[in-house]
Amino acid sequence: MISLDRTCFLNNTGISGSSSPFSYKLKLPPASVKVSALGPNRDRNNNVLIENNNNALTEVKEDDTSSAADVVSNLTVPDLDVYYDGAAAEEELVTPWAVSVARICFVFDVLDVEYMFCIEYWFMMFWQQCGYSLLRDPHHNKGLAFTEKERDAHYLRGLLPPTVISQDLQVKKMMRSIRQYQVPLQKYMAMMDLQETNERLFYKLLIDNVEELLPVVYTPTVGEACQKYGSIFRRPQGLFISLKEKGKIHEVLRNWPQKNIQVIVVTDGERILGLGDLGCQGMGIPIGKLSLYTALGGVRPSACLPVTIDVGTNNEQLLNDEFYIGLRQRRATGQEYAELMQEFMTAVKQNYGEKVLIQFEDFANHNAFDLLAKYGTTHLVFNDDIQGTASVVLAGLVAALKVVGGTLADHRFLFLGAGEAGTGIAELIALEISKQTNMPLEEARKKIYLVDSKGLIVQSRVDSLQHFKKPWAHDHEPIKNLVDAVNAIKPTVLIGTSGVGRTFTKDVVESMAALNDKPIIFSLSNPTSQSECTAEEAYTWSKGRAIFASGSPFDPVEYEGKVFVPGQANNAYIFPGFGLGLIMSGAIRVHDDMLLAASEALAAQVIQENFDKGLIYPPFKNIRKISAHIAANVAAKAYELGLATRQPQPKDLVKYAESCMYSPAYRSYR
Ligand SMILES: O=C([O-])CC(=O)C(=O)O
Ligand SMILES: [Mg+2]
Repeated sequence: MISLDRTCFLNNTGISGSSSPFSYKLKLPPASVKVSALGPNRDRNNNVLIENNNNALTEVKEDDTSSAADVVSNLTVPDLDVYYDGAAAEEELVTPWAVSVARICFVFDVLDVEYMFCIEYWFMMFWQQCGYSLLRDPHHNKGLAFTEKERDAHYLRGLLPPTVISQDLQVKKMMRSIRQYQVPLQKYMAMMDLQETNERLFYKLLIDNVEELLPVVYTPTVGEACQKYGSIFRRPQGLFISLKEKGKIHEVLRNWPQKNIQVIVVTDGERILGLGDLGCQGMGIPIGKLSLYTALGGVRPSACLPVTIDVGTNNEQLLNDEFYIGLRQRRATGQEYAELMQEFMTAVKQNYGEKVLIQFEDFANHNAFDLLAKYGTTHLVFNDDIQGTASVVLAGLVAALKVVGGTLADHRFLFLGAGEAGTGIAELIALEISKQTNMPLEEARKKIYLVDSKGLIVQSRVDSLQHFKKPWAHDHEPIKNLVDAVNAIKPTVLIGTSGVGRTFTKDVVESMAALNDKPIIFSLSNPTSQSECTAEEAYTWSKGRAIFASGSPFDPVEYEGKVFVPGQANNAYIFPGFGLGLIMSGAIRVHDDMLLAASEALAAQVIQENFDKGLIYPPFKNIRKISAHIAANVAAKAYELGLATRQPQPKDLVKYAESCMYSPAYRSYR
């Protein structure tokens, strides 16, 4: 008899257990055989490039049959990008081909005797893109930068005009064309078109001009893009998972062309920046965040997956908009919502293994905290709005202490806004104070007050408070408005995370300035329209004394002959390096101490020259170096906590982080 205990695997490589007439048991290939790329994994000097790859080849032990899903990801035909994105990789790209080996053992039961034989499969994958389709493949297209030799070898003759130009000249030309657009949304659309036609040029542009283009592909313009997504929609980007896909999410993930995913940014669109419920049109956010993962953190684009979960929207305007791209129904909640999320989280782990990072982005408060708590113990999850924002703000405060003096414990903090960002930041500050002083966490929390839409959060309100606000209900008389709270609490630091613009009024800023020689004021809500005050207001109303930072960028301000450069306290400083640190160490869980490690690394990058300009963050133009330091600190913490699986630990983690980073330079094709 042929036994039928089939373990279906190798789907990713094109061999499917279900189509085989035989059943087979999976026996893993010995470590020495593993799946290995025989051709492209060496550079010109015959150095093995696999060393630069952090995740693709996971050691598998012989006879380890524990997880079919892990096995599948281990046996995936290696993605060539993996080998060539490391800094050590030579420009020369061999023709895209790879050979993989796997061993499959067939088991037969014949008259109760079990026979087993093994076959070593060698698969050869040829996917030579050529001619017209090569020009239309954004991952390989180089436009006019294809060389004469490449035009001959890849059937491009006649499909391009005769001139051959360098990537640098392409960058110059694209920048000139983008600068000609007056309307930010047009710049955004031009950048998205570029991403969809020539990915490497897109990233080269973004990396080389990060300070100019960040406000285009990210806040504030991405906010407007999400609001108008239906009207500007040209080509789908990212993966849309709606209630219609319930029960099929596993297959939907398989429709995505890339198999070797390392980071997913997922939103359900309910709280897009400070703009509220934008439903399915929130897709702009995961796309923007993942562009930054690549440009700022060096995670290769093919390892990034943007996802929007569409359970409907409560935004009437969108529901009545004929161009709306999402499900035309009110939001599913409760069990229906939880089941879809559960199916998604399970399918992600099945498809991509234990080490895929899932970043929750712009979920509404009522889901964000619960999802983080629920999946924090089973998945590698990170909530950017709670944890990323907390880490970047703590870094800014630590740096600001060098200007204002004292320790964190010497300061008093007042927040306007008690949602994800507000309570997330407050908790991380309290944790750091408690670590620095050995003070119990509850004591440390008493230095921090929060105001929400109903006024100061105090003990008398505790029964009616949402669970994430309860730790902040201190003994204090109720206070209704912010300016009275400032005068009663006398904070040294005022932080806005309310999502409501212009709430730091002249009275509020003047009160902060009357109480403090150097008031620290952060207006964190995004995009610019929702910022609690502008940079100009903060500097003018405080008579040039405020130490100011904002979530969305503001231009430098001149006040009484002095130029002040406002810092951008945006989680974009943190998540790309943080994610890289998790990936390169093979971390399996996120721990709060890693957030502190990221803050510490970021604060250490602020130098005197920055302080002299009023900055408490380093400029974004050095972001890749900054991300490498953050990644190294996070990875070191992962090793220290025993949460890292990539062994042995690299000796120099900063160098290792740099060597892992994607380079947007073109490769040459043979
Ligand atoms: O996206 C940004 O600019 C920062 C952020 O996470 C938010 O405001 O939700
Ligand atoms: Mg966000």
